[in-house]
Amino acid sequence: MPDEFSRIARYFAPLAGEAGLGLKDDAAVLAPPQGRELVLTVDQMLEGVHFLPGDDPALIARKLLRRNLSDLAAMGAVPLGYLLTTALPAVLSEDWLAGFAAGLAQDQKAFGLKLLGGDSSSSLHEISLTATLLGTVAPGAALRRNGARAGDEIWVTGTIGDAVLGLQARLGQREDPTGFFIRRSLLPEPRVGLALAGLVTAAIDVSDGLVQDLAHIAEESGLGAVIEASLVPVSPEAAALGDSVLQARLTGGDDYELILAVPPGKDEALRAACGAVAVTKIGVFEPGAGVRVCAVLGDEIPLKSLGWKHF
Ligand SMILES: Nc1ncnc2c1ncn2[C@@H]1O[C@H](COP(=O)(O)OP(=O)(O)O)[C@@H](O)[C@H]1O
Ligand SMILES: Cc1ncc(C[n+]2csc(CCOP(=O)(O)OP(=O)(O)O)c2C)c(N)n1
Ligand SMILES: [Mg+2]
Ligand SMILES: [Mg+2]
Ligand SMILES: [Mg+2]
Repeated sequence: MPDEFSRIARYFAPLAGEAGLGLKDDAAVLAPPQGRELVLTVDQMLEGVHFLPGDDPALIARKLLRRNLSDLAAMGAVPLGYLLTTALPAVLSEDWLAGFAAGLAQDQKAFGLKLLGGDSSSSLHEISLTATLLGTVAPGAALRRNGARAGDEIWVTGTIGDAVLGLQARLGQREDPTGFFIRRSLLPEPRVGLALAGLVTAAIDVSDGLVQDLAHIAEESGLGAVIEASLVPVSPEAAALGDSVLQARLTGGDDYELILAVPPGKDEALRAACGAVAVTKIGVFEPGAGVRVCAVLGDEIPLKSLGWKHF
């Protein structure tokens, strides 16, 4: 593994935008786009916690950016740039670093981001990676968790629960003959670029699990929420596994889909705003507190957990 300064010069400087000053100065200098508000978010990826030892470094890099892009999407923000922090064990090969940088290059191009700077240090054991993303929104247009109103409908993008099944497959706990679940677990699709401002009253992305993340909107909005389990969008691959995986799908997390609160009667406008991204109505916000998950006949389904929580 090349030393700190060689790593920066060889692998990270080529990823930097103008504001990164070639990664040769003490900090980046960025002129925010005129008349826009900045949106800032940071998420970590730790070996053993967010990915497995030996995972493809390009996919780790892309998921690192995508998990953060998903938070920008949840705020309705457009990506601008990012800072990168790495703590790498000395035993890691230069090939690992080359793969990691290639993954960053691929997705920063795909999502319109440039590297602004970061920090490099060594780690005694596990790999630790952190990306801080900057994005922008029109003033006052950020989508918040606290704007839902009683009667607003609960919508979600894409399908829910594939990634947790992929993690189970990677841990040898289930079959994944086509590799679909594993792909969904390693490479989420952040829902950036949807024209949601003025249409949705609250939003969050699903990192910890559908139920737990929905509970954050409910709590911040001072409401309860009820969803119908059978309406939660399911991929054909997960549907084939039936109800035995329902709880895992609703609480497993790593989906990086959006939960949206939408006033009733906006179905057409919402579908138009989401274009090629599928959106599905799964429930409604109601006066009260907490999230209820109901089966077809209206009986409440007790859940063993609501979602992922770090200790
Ligand atoms: N260590 C921390 N210091 C300051 N703020 C934090 C810390 N950890 C989380 N937060 C903030 O708490 C809120 C919830 O964090 P988190 O659950 O990680 O959100 P998300 O799932 O969207 O990444 C966010 O606003 C985040 O910025
Ligand atoms: C090796 C491995 N074990 C477990 C998981 C599942 N997992 C780890 S953290 C997490 C929740 C999301 O991560 P977190 O750090 O809470 O991100 P945030 O909620 O801040 O976006 C999930 C579902 C995983 N992706 N990889
Ligand atoms: Mg976070
Ligand atoms: Mg989030
Ligand atoms: Mg979390």
